[in-house]
Parts: sequence; C-alpha cells; structure tokens
Amino acid sequence: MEKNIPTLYEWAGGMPVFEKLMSSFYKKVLLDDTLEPIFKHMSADHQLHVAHFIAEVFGGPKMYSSEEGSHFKMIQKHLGKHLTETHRKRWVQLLIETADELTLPDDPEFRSAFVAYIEWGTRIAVLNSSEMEVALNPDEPMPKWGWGEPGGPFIP
Ligand code: HEM
Repeated sequence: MEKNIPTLYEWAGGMPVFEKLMSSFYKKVLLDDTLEPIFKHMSADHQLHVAHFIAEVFGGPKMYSSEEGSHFKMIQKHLGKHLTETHRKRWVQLLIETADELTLPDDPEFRSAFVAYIEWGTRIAVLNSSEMEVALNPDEPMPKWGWGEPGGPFIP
C-alpha cells in the first residue's frame, strides 16, 4: 500500500506557521547586535516574502513565485551584501531557536529536512553576497525541498 506522505509545508502546519515563524524570527533579528545592522533597512514585507519563499520551497502554494518574486530575484537580493559566516551562524541559530519556541514539529525527520535546507540556503546566500552579479537564468525554477533519506515524518 502506498503511504500518503505530507509535504514539509503540510507537516509544519501550513502558511500561518511559516508567517508566524518569520515574524517572530525577524523581531529577534532586529534586537540582535550582529544582525540588526544588516536588516535595519529591510522592507515591511520582507518577513512575509521570506515566509512565502520557504513555504513554496517546502511544497506550499506558489505565492512567492507568482506574486512577489522568483528564485532569481531572491538571489539578487543577496548580491553585494557581504554576509559573513558569523552573520550566517547567528541567522541559523535564531531561526532554530524561534522554531523551538513556536513548537514547530520536532520529530527528527522534519527537523533534519528543515536544518538541511537552512544550511544549504544560508550558505548559498553567503556565497552570493560576495558577488555583484550571478550568471543565472532569470527563469530559473524555485528550489524544491523534500524529506531526504528518511522519506517522510515520524508517524508512530
Ligand atoms: C534559507 C536561507 C535564506 C532565504 C530563503 C532567504 C530569502 C530571502 C528573500 C526571499 C529575500 C527577499 C525579501 C523581499 O522580497 O523583501 C531576502 C532578502 C535578504 N536577505 Fe535573505 N534569505 C536567506 C538567508 C539569508 C541570510 C543568512 C542573510 C544574512 C545573514 C540574509 C540577508 C538578506 C538581506 C540583507 C536581504 C535584503 C533585505 C532588504 O531588502 O534590505 N538572507 N532573503
């Protein structure tokens, strides 16, 4: 019998969870000495856009790519920002802390997929931030992230 495996988006709890995760996360970011200088000029929509981007990558609706941006545009936002490993580590740390506080699913399967994506995405953001342009097709599709080797959530 084929198992009905939810997307990471569904397992996390859907869009309200991603929006709350990012609004709480960016509150912390603006109170953080390391990250505040980088984000102090971000737009009022920044947190929603990042929420919609990650939700879409995790299998949610195409809100970011149909209304707000594209993979290419997201990459462009990081160009020339000169992010360091110290910024990246702090960003990751605060996001995971926020995920714990908001009680996102904490099964090993979900958290391993979540952290794998965050590691991948943040390392790419840092690499791109030292460039002023990238050779990327503007129609490049959005990345997609799934469960990886565990194959699905922990269901006892
Ligand atoms: C998985 C990792 C990441 C994703 C998915 C992501 C996603 C995004 C998106 C969608 C935008 C555009 C927001 C908008 O349209 O308003 C953006 C902008 C930006 N991101 Fe990231 N990001 C990631 C990692 C990082 C990291 C690690 C940093 C720095 C520590 C960072 C710094 C920025 C900055 C400075 C902007 C521009 C803000 C502005 O408009 O002033 N990002 N990011």
